[in-house]
Amino acid sequence: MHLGPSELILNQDGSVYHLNLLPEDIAHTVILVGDPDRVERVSRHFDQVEIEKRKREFITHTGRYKGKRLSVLSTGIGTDNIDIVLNELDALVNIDLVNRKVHKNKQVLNFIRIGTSGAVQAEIPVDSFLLSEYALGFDSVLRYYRGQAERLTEFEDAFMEQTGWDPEKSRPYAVSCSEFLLDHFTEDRICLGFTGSNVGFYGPQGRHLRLQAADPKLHEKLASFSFQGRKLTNFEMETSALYGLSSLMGHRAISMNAIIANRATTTFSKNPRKTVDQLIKWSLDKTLLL
Ligand SMILES: O=P(O)(O)O[C@H]1O[C@H](CO)[C@@H](O)[C@H]1O
Ligand SMILES: O=c1cc[nH]c(=O)[nH]1
Repeated sequence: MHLGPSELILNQDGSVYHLNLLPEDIAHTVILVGDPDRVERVSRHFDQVEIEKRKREFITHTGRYKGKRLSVLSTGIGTDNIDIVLNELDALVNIDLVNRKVHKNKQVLNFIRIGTSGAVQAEIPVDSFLLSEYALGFDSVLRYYRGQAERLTEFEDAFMEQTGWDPEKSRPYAVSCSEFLLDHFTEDRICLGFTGSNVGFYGPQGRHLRLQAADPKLHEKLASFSFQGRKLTNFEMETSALYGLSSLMGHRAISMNAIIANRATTTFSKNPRKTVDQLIKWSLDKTLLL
């Protein structure tokens, strides 16, 4: 199938529309960070940076870390941005951008999210590292695609029932990380979690400054929900779409969270920057053996 100019949108130099990248600009292991300023905090560890490109909030640095070629790219905040980033990164490796045709043989990318997150269970301390084994997406990005993303539908059904979830909000979907990356990244110091990917930082995570909550029990419902011994452990805003779309496209994804807040104990890290930097260094060393 030929992809027309309004579907596969390219810039004048042939790069993909939002990311401003050409196929040769990215490595097969891509570190995804939310904050554009975090890109340099990752790439400062590289032996050298060979590519630096940007457009809007999407900054990419590609280089070598202890000899291994890596890219680091900022997604900005939210699952809607993940839709853009994953489609365009996938296009770079799986679509012939000149002939506008999908390649027969598909390439597999490794995506490693390094982000911040708030824990919702008291036993997960601030400054710890949490690997999202699963994610519950409150966004609806995945629902716009047909396909076989592995879903934990029993968990979804139990969530709807136990919380009495308002059907006017989207129906949450439960997805999992790449098993291959899970094996590779699991270590004693890493807490495994079921991450809630929310559609906002305030109301959707049960935070309220001046506006009142539509459901004053939302946070309590999310934190106390339990199914077959599994509870939601932490909140952030990208992992569900990252896992769902990676699964549909045949890529591998894992989300590593620096826990900077604990909502149950109402604590916040005294030095979130240090915790994120430690997670960056730990994750970079882990990618070496991929
Ligand atoms: O630190 P990052 O990677 O941006 O991740 C978390 O922080 C942002 C909210 O402050 C959201 O993007 C959330 O997912
Ligand atoms: O509480 C938090 C902290 C970081 N990111 C979030 O989305 N929520």
